[in-house]
This record gives sequence, C-alpha cells and structure tokens, in this order.
Amino acid sequence: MSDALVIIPTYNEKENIEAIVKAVFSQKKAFDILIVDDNSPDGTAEIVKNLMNDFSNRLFLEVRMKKNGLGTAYIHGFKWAIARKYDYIIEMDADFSHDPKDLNRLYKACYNDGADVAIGSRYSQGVNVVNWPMKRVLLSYLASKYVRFITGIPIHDTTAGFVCWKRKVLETIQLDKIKFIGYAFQIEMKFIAWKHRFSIKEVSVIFTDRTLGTSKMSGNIVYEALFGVLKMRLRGLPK
Ligand SMILES: Nc1nc2c(ncn2[C@@H]2O[C@H](COP(=O)(O)OP(=O)(O)O[C@H]3O[C@H](CO)[C@@H](O)[C@H](O)[C@@H]3O)[C@@H](O)[C@H]2O)c(=O)[nH]1
Repeated sequence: MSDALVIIPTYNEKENIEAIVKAVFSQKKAFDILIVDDNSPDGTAEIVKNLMNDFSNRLFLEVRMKKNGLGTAYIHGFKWAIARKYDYIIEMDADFSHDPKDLNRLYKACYNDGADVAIGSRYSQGVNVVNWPMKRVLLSYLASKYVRFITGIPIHDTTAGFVCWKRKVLETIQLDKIKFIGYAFQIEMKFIAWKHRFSIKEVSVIFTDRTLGTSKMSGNIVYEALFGVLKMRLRGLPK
C-alpha cells in the first residue's frame, strides 16, 4: 500500500478514465487511486472494474447510487482513505485539467516541505488557465477574489480541486458537518483548515480545460458558492 491516495470523483468520464488512471500510475512516485463514481450512465465504473484486474491493490472503486455532487463524493472518499490510514490524500479531476505530473509536486510540498495542505493553484502566480472560455476564467478568478474578500483567507485559488491533504487535517475537519455539496465544498474545506491554523501552501500549476467529455458545472453550483460563502463566514468553524 502506498502512503498516498489519489481520489478521483467521476460522473460520465468514459473518455478519460482509463487514460487518467494509467497516467497516475506512470508517475515515479507510486500512488494508489480511489475512483468515486456516481453510477455514471456511460459505464465509467465498468471500465474501472476492468482496469482493477491489471492494478489490483492499487486501484479501488466506490460506486454511489446516484449523482450526488462533487463535495459528497470527496467526503465519501476521504472517509474511505482515513479508515485505511493513508497519510496523504489528494483530490484530482478525471479529465486531465490537472496534470498528473504535478501530483509529485503536491505530495512533496506536504512530505518534504511540511505543508499540511498543498493546493495546486491556478492564481498564485498570475492566471494559469488554458482553454477555458473567458467567461469561465472570470467566474473562477473572481470567485476566489470574492472568497478572499469575504473571509480574509490568504489563499489565491480557493476553489481549486487539485489538493493534497495530510490525514490529520481531514481527521480534524468534521467531515459530516461540511455543508456544501457542490464545488463550493472546495472553499469550505480550505476555510476550515485555515481556521484550524493548518499550514497551507499554494503550488503554482497550469489548469488546462478538458478536451474530452463535458464539465458538470451548473448555475446551482454558482448560487451555492455566492450565498453559501457569506453564511460560512458568519458561521465560522462548525460546532
Ligand atoms: N462522483 C461525482 N463526480 C463528479 C460530480 N460532479 C463532477 N464530478 C467529477 O468531478 C471532476 C470535476 O468536474 P468538472 O465538471 O470537470 O469540473 P470543472 O467544471 O472542470 O471544474 C473545475 O474547476 C472547479 C472550480 O474551479 C473546481 O472546483 C473543480 O474541482 C474543477 O477542478 C470530474 O472528474 C467530474 O467527473 C458528481 O456529482 N459526482
């Protein structure tokens, strides 16, 4: 068993899943992988089951009954990882927006440089986003500015979905009390880690929009983030 687990949530990722699994396993550092699939109608989980024959004890699959949001998929995965005592737990998208080569940099930021949380950050050194429509870049960039303004959190990319967590951080955060189910979950997790005074390091990465499959971003996700952040600021740490 590796000391580090990469969690990849999936919903309809049949075009990407085999390639991303193989790309993670081709890294010098041996990572394990957990796929959390929400019963994708396109058969993503079936592809993973076949791959598990080639990567037994390194590739794992959890299938949930239905599409239930990115945040709850990760929480499911975090609990799975904590139960199995992985020391480093990494969030990553299935669609190559996050370069698998950067996994090593995130891992090292925690393992060698002592960060409790390492964020693959698009906005810590300018704006490093490739091929997203300008509308989406602006939405994401301004969302991070907004969260910084409202909460005071000293992080440039609060909605980043490429993050390495030390297990102790996930054990401290009360995962059952996380309120957001969509992408705003990314903001809430970082906010709580910061409030607990864990050390957070941003590692500059380039985010490249997917070439296969489609984004699951929706208006509800934006709404949840916009108003939820205000509530989160007022609430502070979960009681
Ligand atoms: N299991 C599960 N997986 C999901 C769900 N919704 C999305 N996913 C998976 O989560 C990953 C990210 O989803 P995308 O839909 O590709 O995200 P994006 O629009 O490219 O958004 C990116 O930017 C966001 C905002 O900055 C990030 O918050 C997000 O993590 C991601 O990096 C993909 O692997 C996708 O299949 C869900 O409800 N359930």
